[in-house]
Amino acid sequence: MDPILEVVDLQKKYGGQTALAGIGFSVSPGEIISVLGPSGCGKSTLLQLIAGLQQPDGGEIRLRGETVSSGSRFVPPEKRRINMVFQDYALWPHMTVYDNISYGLKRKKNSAADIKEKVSELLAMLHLESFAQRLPAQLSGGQQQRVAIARALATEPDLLLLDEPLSNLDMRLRIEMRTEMSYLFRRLGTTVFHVTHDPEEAFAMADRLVMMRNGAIDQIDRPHACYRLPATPSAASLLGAGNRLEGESMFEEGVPALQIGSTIVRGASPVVWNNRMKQAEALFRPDAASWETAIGAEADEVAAAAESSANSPFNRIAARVVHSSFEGNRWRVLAEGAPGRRLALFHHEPLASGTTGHLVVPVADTFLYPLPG
Ligand SMILES: Nc1ncnc2c1ncn2[C@@H]1O[C@H](COP(=O)(O)OP(=O)(O)OP(=O)(O)O)[C@@H](O)[C@H]1O
Repeated sequence: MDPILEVVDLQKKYGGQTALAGIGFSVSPGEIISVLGPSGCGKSTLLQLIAGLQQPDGGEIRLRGETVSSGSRFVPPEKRRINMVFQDYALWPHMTVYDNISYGLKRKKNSAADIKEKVSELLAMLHLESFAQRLPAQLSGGQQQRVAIARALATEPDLLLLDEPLSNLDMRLRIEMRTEMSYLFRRLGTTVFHVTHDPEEAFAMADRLVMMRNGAIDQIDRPHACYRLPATPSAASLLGAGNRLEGESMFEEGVPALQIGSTIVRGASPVVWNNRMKQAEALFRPDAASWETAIGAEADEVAAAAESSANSPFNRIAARVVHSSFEGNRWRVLAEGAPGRRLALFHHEPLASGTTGHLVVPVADTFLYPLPG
């Protein structure tokens, strides 16, 4: 199927600062793409270039095969058949919900009967029937957000752009809305380009993730694939791998590993491991780690033997508990691996400060990356 959107070597600078450093990808009809990246990585700039709210310094944007932005051509936003839902919804405050949703259809000179049918359908779909005659100020944040989506869908755009659409909602509503949106867009077959800094929102919505950093793309893949093996340390920490250890790069029985003192940490790496690498880092999620308390010298010997076993599917990292804090259904435990090296894990009960033991982390959930130099 021909792509709806093609972005080719797109570049944008603000003064001397690079916001986009030559990025490219394409989006198929009906696909939901979520762009995920830390603040300042260029997400909003990318969205604005696609919408036509800004012009690129280099590269090209094509919609349905037609060039809409390039060095020699620029199609204005209103001619791109794209709609956008902004962070603050940008509803017209003096218009009712009904008028907000029908506005684009009226401008397109649809018949009154067609408009009524279409708006009624959208009101029903987004559970807004009883609010049709209200003004935006008389609605909750979640209701306003649904009106913004209904308005954006009314004119059946080729591409819907969503800029952090849930960031103004409370957590419960965010979880509810991301599931509803994911369902709605798939049911309608809407092609969506969605920007967020919230990994869970991206996971819930996306067919494919675009992981960005410093104006460049680190990884484009299905959410599950990015989660299983993030392509870069930045992608890994963005996807929750907040525990980090540094050591010397090595192989352990042919498996990529790093050595930290007497501890060997094996893992999976998206990079082809080789003997020329010197230093490396290991990242893993707190959720991937479980805890084993050391009980006496005998247990320590067994543990040490297990630790050195190259065939075990687990890494065992000696640590001492620093603090446990309650999180509702579990406890977050802070432990110290080596002096000054804090590691987090979750446990079903609190662990007393000073308890010694091991973090047990599956090798498959330990991500290894070489350090430069
Ligand atoms: N109008 C502007 N003038 C100068 N620099 C800008 C302008 N807009 C963005 N930038 C810079 O370009 C880079 C990318 O900004 P952008 O807003 O695209 O990032 P973002 O990923 O959307 O960030 P956030 O998640 O915080 O919204 C940042 O370093 C930012 O400071």
